[in-house]
Amino acid sequence: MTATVSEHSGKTPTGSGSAVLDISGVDAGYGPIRVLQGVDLSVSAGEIVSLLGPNGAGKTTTLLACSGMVRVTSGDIRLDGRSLLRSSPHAIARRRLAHVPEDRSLFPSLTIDEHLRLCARPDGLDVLELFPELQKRRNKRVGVLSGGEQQMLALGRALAAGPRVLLVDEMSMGLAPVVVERLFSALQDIAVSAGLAVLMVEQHVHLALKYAQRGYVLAGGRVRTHGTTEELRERWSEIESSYLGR
Ligand SMILES: Nc1ncnc2c1ncn2[C@@H]1O[C@H](COP(=O)(O)OP(=O)(O)OP(=O)(O)O)[C@@H](O)[C@H]1O
Repeated sequence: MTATVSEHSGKTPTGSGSAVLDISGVDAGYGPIRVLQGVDLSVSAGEIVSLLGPNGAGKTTTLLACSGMVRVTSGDIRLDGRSLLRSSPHAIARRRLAHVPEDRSLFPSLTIDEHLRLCARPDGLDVLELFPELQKRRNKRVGVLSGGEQQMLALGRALAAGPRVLLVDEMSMGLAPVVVERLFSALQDIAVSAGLAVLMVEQHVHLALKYAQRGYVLAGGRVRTHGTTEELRERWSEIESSYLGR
C-alpha cells in the first residue's frame, strides 16, 4: 500500500511492505506529563522513515517509547507483530531494536574494539568493514576520537547487534556536511541490503527528505500529516506554516 499525504486520520499508513515497527494509538510521557497523544506510525523492512516537527513536538519521546525508556500509557508498539510494551529496555534490545541516541551514549574511556566486543553478534554487521576509517583507530579511547568517528562508532555499534529496527536521533548533530553524507549513505545502503526498518529524527529537513522514503510530521505530541518524501517536499511550505510555526 502506498501512503498518501493526508491530515492524520488515525489509521496507520505503511510503506511498501508490511510493518516491522507498528506504533498505534500511543499515549506516552514523563510521570504526569502526557507528551504523545494517539500517535500512529509504522516502518517497513528496508525503509527509512523520518520524524519531523518543531522543538518539543515529541520526536525523541517517540523513539524513547519504542525502546522502553518512556512509559506508554495507552495504545501499543509492536515489532514483527508482537507487543514491546511491558518489556524492559534490555529485553527490547534483545528483540533486535537498536537505538542510537542523540548523545551517542559511548564510553569515553573504552576503545573502539572494547565497544564492539560488548555488543557485536555473529549475525551483526562488521563495523570495521562498514567504516574502514575506524580501523586504524580501533585501539584508541573513544574520548579522543572526532565527533564524526564517534558517530560512526555509535551507528556501527547499533548495527553490529544485527537489528531488525534501528532508531536514530539527530545523527547529523554537530558534524561536518561531508561526514553527515557519509553516515547517511551508509545507513541508506544498509537499510536496503539488510532489510532494516529505520525510524530517524533529523532536524535538517533537507537530509530527512533526501534519505527517507516517507515522513511523519509531529506537533504537540500528535501526528499532523504524513506521506512519501516527494509528497511532503511538494507541500513543504504549507506544512511549515501550518505545523512548524514558520
Ligand atoms: N525527562 C523529561 N521530563 C519531563 N518532560 C520532558 C522530559 N523530556 C522531554 N520532556 C518534554 O516532552 C516534550 C517533548 O520532548 P521531546 O524531546 O520528545 O521533543 P522533540 O520533538 O524531540 O524536540 P527537540 O527537537 O527539541 O529535541 C517537551 O515538552 C519536553 O519538555
